[in-house]
Amino acid sequence: MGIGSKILENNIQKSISLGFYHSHSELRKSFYEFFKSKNHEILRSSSVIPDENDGTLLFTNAGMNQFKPLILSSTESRRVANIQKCIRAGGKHNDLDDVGKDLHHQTFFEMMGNWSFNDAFSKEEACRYAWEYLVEILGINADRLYVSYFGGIEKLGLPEDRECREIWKRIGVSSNRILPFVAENFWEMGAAGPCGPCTEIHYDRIGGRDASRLVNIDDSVVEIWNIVFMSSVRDSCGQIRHLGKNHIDTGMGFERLLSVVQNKTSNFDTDVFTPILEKTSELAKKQYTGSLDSRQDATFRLVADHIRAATVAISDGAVPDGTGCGFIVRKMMRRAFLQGISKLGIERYAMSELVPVVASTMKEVYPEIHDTSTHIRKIFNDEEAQFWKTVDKAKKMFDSVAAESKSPIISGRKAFNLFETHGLPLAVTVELARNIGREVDETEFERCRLEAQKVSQKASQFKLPISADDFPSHSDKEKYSYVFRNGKYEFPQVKTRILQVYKDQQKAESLEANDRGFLVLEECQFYGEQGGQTSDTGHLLIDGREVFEVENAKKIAGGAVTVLFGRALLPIRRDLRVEQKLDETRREGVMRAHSATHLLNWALQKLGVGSGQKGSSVDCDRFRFDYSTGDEDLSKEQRTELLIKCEMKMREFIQNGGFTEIIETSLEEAKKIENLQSDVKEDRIGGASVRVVALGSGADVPVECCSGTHIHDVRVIDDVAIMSDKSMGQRLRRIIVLTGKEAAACRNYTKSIYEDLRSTDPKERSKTGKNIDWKRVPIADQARISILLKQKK
Ligand SMILES: Nc1ncnc2c1ncn2[C@@H]1O[C@H](COP(=O)(O)OP(=O)(O)OP(=O)(O)O)[C@@H](O)[C@H]1O
Ligand SMILES: [Zn+2]
Repeated sequence: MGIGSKILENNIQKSISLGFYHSHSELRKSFYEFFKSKNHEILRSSSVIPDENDGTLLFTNAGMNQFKPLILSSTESRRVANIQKCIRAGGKHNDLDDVGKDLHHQTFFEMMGNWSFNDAFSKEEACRYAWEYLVEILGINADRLYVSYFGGIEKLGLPEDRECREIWKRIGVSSNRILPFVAENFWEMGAAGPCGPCTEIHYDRIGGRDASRLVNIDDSVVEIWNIVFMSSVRDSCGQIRHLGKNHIDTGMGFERLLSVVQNKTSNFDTDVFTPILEKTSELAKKQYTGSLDSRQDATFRLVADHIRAATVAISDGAVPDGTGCGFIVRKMMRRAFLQGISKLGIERYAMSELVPVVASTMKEVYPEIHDTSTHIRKIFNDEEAQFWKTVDKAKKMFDSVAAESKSPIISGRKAFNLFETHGLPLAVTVELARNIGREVDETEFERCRLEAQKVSQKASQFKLPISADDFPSHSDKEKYSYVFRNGKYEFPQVKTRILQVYKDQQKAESLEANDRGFLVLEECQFYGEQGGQTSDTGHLLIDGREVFEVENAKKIAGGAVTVLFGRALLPIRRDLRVEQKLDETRREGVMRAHSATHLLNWALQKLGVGSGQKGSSVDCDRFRFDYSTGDEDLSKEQRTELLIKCEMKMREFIQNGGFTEIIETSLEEAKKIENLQSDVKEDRIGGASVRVVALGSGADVPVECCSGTHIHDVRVIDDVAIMSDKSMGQRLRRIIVLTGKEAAACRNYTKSIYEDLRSTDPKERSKTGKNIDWKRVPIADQARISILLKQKK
């Protein structure tokens, strides 16, 4: 043990007996002293804004970032330690949305780390240092610590890290606290690049129990230190091979460790946060109570975190604006302004008072924040002024919209218009509405947003010079890979390669963050618009981080190639390996609606309505069905009667349940299927083969050729509601149907109308009638409610 740590040890022995309290600056010091005593060079934190030439990151997000060149090119053996400022809010990084909700994630945090470059120390030494620092130097109770190690992935030829397990045993950790994990314990810098197994140290915040089953599961056991053994590299084809040298990269959350040594159960209860939260409480004239369950406390945490992160980012040179990291800084600031005012009652322009408080909590380590805090406050006030200017201008528009109708619900379309034409965020509209005792139809808002998105996509036409021969290895078969397990659908996040990138309708090597463009993947999991079914949306991920937002998927080159259209969130390029994450809620809603479309087609035929399907458009839990009326000449009442019967028939079919069967067969065989309803030609899946989909149980069921994605059991559709049936001219009619959640929502709305009517004097009913939003009432109920409204007694 070196001299530094000896001194510290003595101090700590003394301090423990004196009930000593480790302030954040003492903790920093102890870390540096300890690693100095282990012959590490101590380096300063680099900026949270990465070098301009590192186009892969919006913010520094790990201690490792500044050492990338050392790993990739240097052969010099070095031991290094530092405490690095990190922000994990880049692109659409998950931590931005976690903040506030739990007690151990921030957007800005500091990462304590030490490194071995080119075999400067061994795996065993790395583990021993970590253990010694936590247990011997800081005096953390070893009975509260658990370690995890890499359990191996046979399929990829990656063996279990037994060496690591044995090291922990030799250190004295008992076997039942050394736990194997797979996904959590294999670290990769990116889709390609250095990688390797890791070992993590977890701390049980409660203690006095066996918490081994809670590791990586329950938030009461937090990961504090991650030690990565970087000895391999993954190439762009996904192959893993040995680097030829060993590096070790370790990272520990400073605020998490601080909460442990200060014996707090939350990062937000440590002395880097309490002054900020106290000041926020003062501004809000409300108390922060540190509770995990209180929404108000979650808002307190969010505000404190976002103001702190924005302050640090601005001091490192970020400017709130419309692109890159400036966009994220603006987003964090505006979110804090809005939530601070609407949920905590903080006054306008008071928020910048938090800046000097944040600066004071970091004055010793980052004096530059303190020195520039006046300038940072000014940026805060300017940004806030600009924000309220937009909001206030839009508020006038809101007032006139609100005056147009007396309905307690403000239409989502109107709210969307306010957003689109006046930049009024939905959250503000909701807040303004609440102030006058009204609500906003947020579901409709979302629908309008998606519609608008589609229109803008249409404008950017798919005119790509692509032929099927360009991509012999491309396939979209993965769109069918999903299973129903434990009561829900699971979509594997299929890993694949980017075959080609297009920008401005032309081949390109890469996309920068915020660029719009097209991609072709090797094994595409996204459903490209086909057979009336809308396309999937979602994200592409690298290393768990969202790098590309898929707004639309389209089949081109005669259906042979699926292209993804969207926006890069982080820089991406050809040949990278990405994981695919569908918007699963949307996909499930589309699957329910698609299966229900087949069901409607079948039911109409059974009841003799119309003479066949003419087209359909299937969306999330809603679809449009066009059919030809032939020569029939039904009265409105007769038609309504039939449609009510049709809905009943569908609902009964759904309640009976039954598994979906799908076969792929030849065109010739498919033509022989007797009760086939659709035109065989329509939904070919390449070559001569077709997909035949049969729903439900029994002999009399819907059978169609279809390349769409379907639910595994009709019961999952849950409910269907026929909303309208209109003439489209030229012997064509259009039916709109809702399924699943959308159907449930309109049933609830309808129920409330019945309740209203029942409790209203018949003479007064016409008033209620005026407020009914008929578009949200199913056809069957429209008829009944009209009768109720006409009743005089
Ligand atoms: N958002 C965050 N806020 C505070 N500390 C963090 C955050 N993200 C990571 N850390 C800390 O940094 C350490 C190393 O980072 P690493 O990338 O291994 O974390 P992680 O696996 O993303 O953590 P978690 O799964 O808890 O989000 C973690 O062990 C943790 O102590
Ligand atoms: Zn179909």
